[in-house]
Amino acid sequence: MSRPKILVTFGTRPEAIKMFPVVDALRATDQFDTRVAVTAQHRELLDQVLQLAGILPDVDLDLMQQGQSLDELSARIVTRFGEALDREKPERVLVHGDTLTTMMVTLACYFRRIPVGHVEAGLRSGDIYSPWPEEVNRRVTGVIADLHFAPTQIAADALTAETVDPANIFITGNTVIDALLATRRRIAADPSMAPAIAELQQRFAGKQIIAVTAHRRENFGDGMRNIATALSALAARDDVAIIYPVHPNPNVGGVMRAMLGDYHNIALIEPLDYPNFVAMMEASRLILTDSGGVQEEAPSLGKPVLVMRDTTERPEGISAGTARLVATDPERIVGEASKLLDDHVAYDAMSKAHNPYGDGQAAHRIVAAIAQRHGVGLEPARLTA
Ligand SMILES: CC(=O)N[C@@H]1[C@@H](OP(=O)(O)OP(=O)(O)OC[C@H]2O[C@@H](n3ccc(=O)[nH]c3=O)[C@H](O)[C@@H]2O)O[C@H](CO)[C@@H](O)[C@@H]1O
Repeated sequence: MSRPKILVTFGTRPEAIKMFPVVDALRATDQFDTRVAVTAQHRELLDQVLQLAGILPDVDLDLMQQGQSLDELSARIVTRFGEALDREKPERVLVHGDTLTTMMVTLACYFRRIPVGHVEAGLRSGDIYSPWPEEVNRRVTGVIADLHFAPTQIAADALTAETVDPANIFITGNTVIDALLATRRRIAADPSMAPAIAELQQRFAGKQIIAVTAHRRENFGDGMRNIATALSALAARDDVAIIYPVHPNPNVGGVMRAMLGDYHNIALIEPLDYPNFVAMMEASRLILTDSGGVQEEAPSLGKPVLVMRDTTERPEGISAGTARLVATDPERIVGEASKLLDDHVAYDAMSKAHNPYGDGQAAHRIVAAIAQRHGVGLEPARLTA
């Protein structure tokens, strides 16, 4: 029997981090002709992950252009990916999450009646303008996909509420935990993979490290200034050091460098490759972020997360007690962070709370569901890491 051709597709760094475990798990079975197509909606940050994961894309559309509008990018993706589909003729396409790549690739598949599996399906904020345009990207994808890999029960419930057939929904955990645990194992075996963090740990020896990321569009302007105000107040403490890989978007770096550039205990650094980022999270006492992926990763490492957003489509961490929404109010950020730095009981309660995002086996569950749908028998032994 010929092996079904599966085309795994993504375009940005977070998608690549969350999809490389799926590519690995598909290839490990040897039962599929697994191909990878990247739109390269982002370029450099994506390439770092491809290199780490040892993935050489079979199709690289190299679509990123400076100052690309949503219209132009959408049109380029659907047209160019459509051409790639006509050449590749896969039996199935896998997409991830909520980017323009996710939605436009799904549309190109729909126009050709090629079935789509959606990884990280069912995340919803309930507001089509927050996050924008991600909420609609993922909803449209959910209408078309015939396999929905929901990371949690809450995500699965959101899909059934939208009348998705429960037979097509699989609760798998989030593949980001697979990526995180695999990368942590590699760093443990070879610490030279994360040199940037080893240096900073030496420089900040004896201090409690706060790791920070902030890049969401909703926080540009006042939000970023408020975050910088909060960080400067926290840096007034002598027992604290802050490591902050600054996102390349100019709306972020300008404010942060102007307001935080002169503190001896704040390291404003370039974006980190994934191993260094994982090592930074491990080295930190707590994490302040507006990122989606980091909210999911931190609980697996036992690190409390303060989420600098008004809303989140990842409510599981809040309910489980591993994350707390603090928006961008400086008083609230400083108050909650100080409590965690000073009060061990409060810290332990958050740090030891249950991680709701998965056990590192999501990719295998996804592959098992695909195998079942395509009538491919998998030996159980092949489903373990
Ligand atoms: C609405 C929303 O939430 N949408 C999400 C958002 O993604 P996000 O907020 O999770 O994005 P980031 O925070 O940039 O990335 C996170 C990953 O990158 C690693 N990382 C981070 C900084 C660094 O210096 N080095 C790294 O290695 C980090 O560990 C983590 O795994 O946009 C994506 C489309 O772009 C969406 O698909 C995704 O749903």
